[in-house]
Amino acid sequence: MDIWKEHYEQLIFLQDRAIGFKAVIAVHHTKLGPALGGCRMMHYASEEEAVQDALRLARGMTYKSALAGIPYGGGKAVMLEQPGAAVHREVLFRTLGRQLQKLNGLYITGLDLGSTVQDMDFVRHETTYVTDTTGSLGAEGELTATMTAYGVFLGIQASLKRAYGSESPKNRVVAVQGLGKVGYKLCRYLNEAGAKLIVSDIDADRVRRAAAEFAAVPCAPDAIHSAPCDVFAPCALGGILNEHSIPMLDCAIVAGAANNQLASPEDGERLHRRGILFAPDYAINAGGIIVTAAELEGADAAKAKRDTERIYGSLERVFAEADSIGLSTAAAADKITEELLG
Ligand SMILES: NC(=O)c1ccc[n+]([C@@H]2O[C@H](COP(=O)([O-])OP(=O)(O)OC[C@H]3O[C@@H](n4cnc5c(N)ncnc54)[C@H](O)[C@@H]3O)[C@@H](O)[C@H]2O)c1
Repeated sequence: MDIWKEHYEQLIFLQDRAIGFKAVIAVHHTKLGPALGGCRMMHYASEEEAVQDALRLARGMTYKSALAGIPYGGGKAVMLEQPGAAVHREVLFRTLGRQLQKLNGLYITGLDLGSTVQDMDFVRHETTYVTDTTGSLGAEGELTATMTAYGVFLGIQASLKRAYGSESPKNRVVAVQGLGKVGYKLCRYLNEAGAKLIVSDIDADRVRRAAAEFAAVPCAPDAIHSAPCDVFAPCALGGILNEHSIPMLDCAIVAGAANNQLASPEDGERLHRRGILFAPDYAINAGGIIVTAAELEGADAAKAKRDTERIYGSLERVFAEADSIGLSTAAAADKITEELLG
């Protein structure tokens, strides 16, 4: 990714050798508000890979917040796990917190892959520029994941309306890839609405549970993307839509929670050429960031739910734009968002 071409505002390298702390903060855009995005902690094969991850994720956050209509920009922190290092997480996350305090609100962190509510509590000892701490709106009762699933459910309804003329999931076949925090809750919404489910996860227990609870049909992880269905809902990995998987899809719609579903921008066009309706990931999975925004403004769960309901209209707008410009829905979402960003 070319940081100059993409107009990133800041790329910040943080290091404290004495304690084995190494992190990167990418601030993509703050014209609409402070940069919002969680802190990912994982092992990276190289520092370059960590930087690229932070850059890509920060940009994604800008687009997600802008299209969702919340007054925040995009940023992301990435903490590099040091294999074998015996550093206490409190030391690392409090160090991050002190750095965030110095940024004075330019970037607000929260949960992401590999970080926990307890880690955010450590950050909170040093700064207020953090969400998802114990007792916060997003952390209580998994509201973030619940609203993400609810938004995806509404987005599936908007997609069904567009593809079939009726938004009802009743008797529609939905293939859900990934039964984690979001995917499992999505199954629950779909099951209650009368959809027929095909489910897959690399965790066999989760598949067994979903099969029992929702009368879902289990599917092998390497076959879920080619299962015959109305809707394929990726709720596990990024990059699932690519030059190899797209020719194998046997669905009318792709609509799911996973971030960065398209392996490359060309894959949006590939789906379009195949006549498959794609609900762009950052439009449909914005429920979580909407909860974070509600938390920051001191609003409650009811407000977060009402705001999440805007996802339906957001997708209708993307589909209408795609029609009017004759491009893919992925390109249409980018066009709308870039206009909002100015
Ligand atoms: N949690 C949120 O609020 C949120 C918000 C926006 C986007 N997302 C995105 O949605 C996706 C799911 O998030 P989550 O919070 O449910 O994560 P999670 O880690 O709770 O669940 C992911 C699930 O996918 C399964 N999985 C991994 N590889 C798989 C494979 N090859 N085939 C089938 N299943 C596989 C895992 O076993 C796990 O059950 C991620 O891409 C995440 O970035 C999550």
